[in-house]
Amino acid sequence: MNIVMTIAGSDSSGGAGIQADLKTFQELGVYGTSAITALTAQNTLGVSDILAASPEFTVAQIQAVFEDLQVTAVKTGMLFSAEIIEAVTEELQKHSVQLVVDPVMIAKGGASLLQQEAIHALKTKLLPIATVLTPNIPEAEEITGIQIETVQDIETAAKKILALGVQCVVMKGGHLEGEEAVDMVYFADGAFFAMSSERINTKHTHGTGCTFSAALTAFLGKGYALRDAIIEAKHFIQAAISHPLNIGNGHGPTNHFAYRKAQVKGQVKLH
Ligand SMILES: Nc1ncnc2c1ncn2[C@@H]1O[C@H](COP(=O)(O)OP(=O)(O)O)[C@@H](O)[C@H]1O
Ligand SMILES: Cc1ncc(COP(=O)(O)O)c(N)n1
Repeated sequence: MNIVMTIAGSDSSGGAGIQADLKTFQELGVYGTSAITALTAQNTLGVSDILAASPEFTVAQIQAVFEDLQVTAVKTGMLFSAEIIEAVTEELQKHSVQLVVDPVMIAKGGASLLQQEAIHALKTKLLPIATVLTPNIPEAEEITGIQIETVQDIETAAKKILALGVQCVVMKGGHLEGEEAVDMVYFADGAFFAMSSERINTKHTHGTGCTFSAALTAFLGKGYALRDAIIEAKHFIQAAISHPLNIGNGHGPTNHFAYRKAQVKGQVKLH
């Protein structure tokens, strides 16, 4: 059995965070474990409260799992504070795992899920040990200090992120405009490719980033090569966004069931 882990915040409405990750793992046939960094009181309209776990308790959860189970791939989502980032990094350094870092900063409703002063710890501690970073455009801007408006800006920002020590960066284009949702993928060795899919006109995008990075982690856990895992994760999120569940009054969740039923072949073009 392939065992993976998510280190992230709980979303009480089930569309993002730990819940989205575990649903994605389940759908992709890997065994999901978790370490919860924070509880959020949240629904499709926004976040109303946050209760963070202590760094010690976050690490205790990771240790309990690793002492007993052979985890091969890990993702991080909402990490909330510099203290949690530092503690998680120190613990993960002891293990040989593939690490997907989704630098969750702001929920779709505008709530801050990462304290401003934690960005430095993310850049200097966690990124150097990550296999792949999956920022959306505002997150890439925050990490690099570059205002992203053009494809050239995306490339400049990606190179600045690679210089922090991560092996690969997926610059997610969900926040850009245009008929296609384009993600650009840069590797430390200079390799590059872009993936595009039809942009779905929907407000139900709660948890898209969590779901994409969880799918990527699941495929890595199943032994896919990094490039193939990224492409298959894009198929997973495209299916999940294309078949909305239409629940909630705000930004509803994506559909984690869709990938196994939908025709995903040909939905993602590579460039
Ligand atoms: N409306 C959409 N139609 C199709 N794909 C989308 C859409 N919105 C986001 N995506 C895809 O979902 C994934 C997550 O992207 P994004 O929404 O930018 O992340 P985040 O949730 O972190 O803000 C990316 O692969 C992106 O291309
Ligand atoms: C606990 C938690 N983690 C992450 C997100 C971000 O969600 P998205 O994937 O839409 O950026 C969220 N809203 N809540």
